[in-house]
Formats: sequence, C-alpha cells, structure tokens
Amino acid sequence: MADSENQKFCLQEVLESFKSCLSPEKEIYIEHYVSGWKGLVKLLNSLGSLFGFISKDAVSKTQILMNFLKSENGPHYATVQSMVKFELDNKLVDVDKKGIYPESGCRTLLRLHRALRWLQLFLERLRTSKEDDKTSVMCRDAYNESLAQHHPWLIRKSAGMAFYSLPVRPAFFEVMNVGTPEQVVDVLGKAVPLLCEVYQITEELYQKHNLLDLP
Ligand SMILES: CCCCCCCC/C=C\CCCCCCCC(=O)N[C@@H](COP(=O)(O)O)[C@H](O)/C=C/CCCCCCCCCCCCC
Repeated sequence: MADSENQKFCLQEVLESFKSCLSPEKEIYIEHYVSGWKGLVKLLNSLGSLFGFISKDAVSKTQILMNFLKSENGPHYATVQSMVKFELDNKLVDVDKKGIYPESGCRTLLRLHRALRWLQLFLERLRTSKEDDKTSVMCRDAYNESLAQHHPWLIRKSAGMAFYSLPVRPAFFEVMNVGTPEQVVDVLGKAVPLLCEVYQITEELYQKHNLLDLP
C-alpha cells in the first residue's frame, strides 16, 4: 500500500480536493477528483480488513485515471468534459458492447461517479443523525439507494457485512479529524452541497452522451 494511503484521514482535506476540482466554467478537473477519492481511501483503510476489497477497487480505479493523466494523452484527461470528448471522438469507449475497452476513462469514472452518489447520501444522513443513530444503518440505506443497484449479489452481501463493523457515530466523527461533533456537522453541511454539484454536473454530461449505463 502506498504511503499516502496510510496517512491520517482529514475530512477538510477531502473537501478541499472536491472544491478544487470545479473550474469557474464548471468543468471537473480529474486530478483533484481523484485526489478527493484518495483522501477517502485513507479513511477506508483505517476501518479494518473487511473494507479491504472496497479500498482495493477504489485504488485501482483512481490509478487507472491517474495513468491516463500521466500518459501521452494526458492533456485530454485534464477534465471529465475533455476526457468524454476525447474518448468518444476516438471511439475508445465500449458504448454498445463489453470487452474492447474495459478500462476506458469514461467507464472507470462512471464507477466512482456512482459511488459519489452513495457518499452524498451517506454524509447527508450522518449530518442529520442523532448521537445514538447507527452508522451501519445510515451506510446501508445510502448504499441500497445508490450503488447496490449496480452490484451483483456477492458484492452486496460482502459490503453489507463490512457495514456492520463500522464504528459508532461518536467514534466515526473522531476519525474525521475535524474537531467537536458540532464542527463535524458544520463541515458536512459544506461537503454535501459541493459533492452534490460535482455529481450533478457529471450526471448531466453522461446523460447527454448516453454514457450512464456503460458496461
Ligand atoms: C466523511 C467521510 C466519511 C465517509 C468516508 C467514506 C470512505 C469511502 C471511501 C471510498 C469508497 C469506496 C468507493 C468504492 C468504489 C466502488 C466502485 C464500484 O462500484 N466498483 C464495482 C464495479 O466495478 P467494475 O467491476 O465494473 O470495474 C466493483 O465491483 C466493486 C467492488 C467493491 C465493492 C464496493 C462496495 C462499495 C460500498 C460503499 C462504500 C462503503 C464504505 C463505507 C465506509 C464508511
């Protein structure tokens, strides 16, 4: 595991990354988008081995996008909008069938985009929760409302088991490294609309190009 994935999680840092990923023209910078996910993976890695398979998948998807960014086509992968245009113009996406480009930028980012919807729903539940509400239930409900619809039975079962091992709300708030519970709620209040905006821009772009069901 890379050193950066072992570092302490900080919610504020994740928020900064997602903030920086929006250009004034509302384009989404892939580098900052990925860096937001890398920050989240730090938290996942601190939750124990039951979350290992989730972390592995998130790391692999962020790595695919970073590799595109570092490749000779890197400038085309600067933003989600330029990536979509480049891959569609050059027929680098499996629009109709599976198998030719199983690791295109568009399908890889779509997986993280769906996970962003889960994150948004989970954080909103956390923000409005009471002290003794169960994080596992909040996480499960957010998952069932979003990502679960795209996952096969085995992944859904494994994810469900992992959720049971989530720390209780006060311990979870501690891990966020923000401060008092009131400060956590305050930061979550800023995080949710921001994630919502990033999600909405991507959703509309993918919808416009018919990319929301990429295999
Ligand atoms: C204030 C912060 C608190 C929240 C912190 C959350 C930290 C979460 C960090 C990362 C989330 C993981 C994102 C996972 C991306 C999953 C993408 C995906 O759907 N991949 C599947 C499909 O990919 P392909 O096979 O088509 O290439 C893949 O099959 C999935 C594998 C792993 C299972 C994913 C389950 C996701 C559950 C939601 C995350 C729960 C984390 C709970 C931590 C609180």
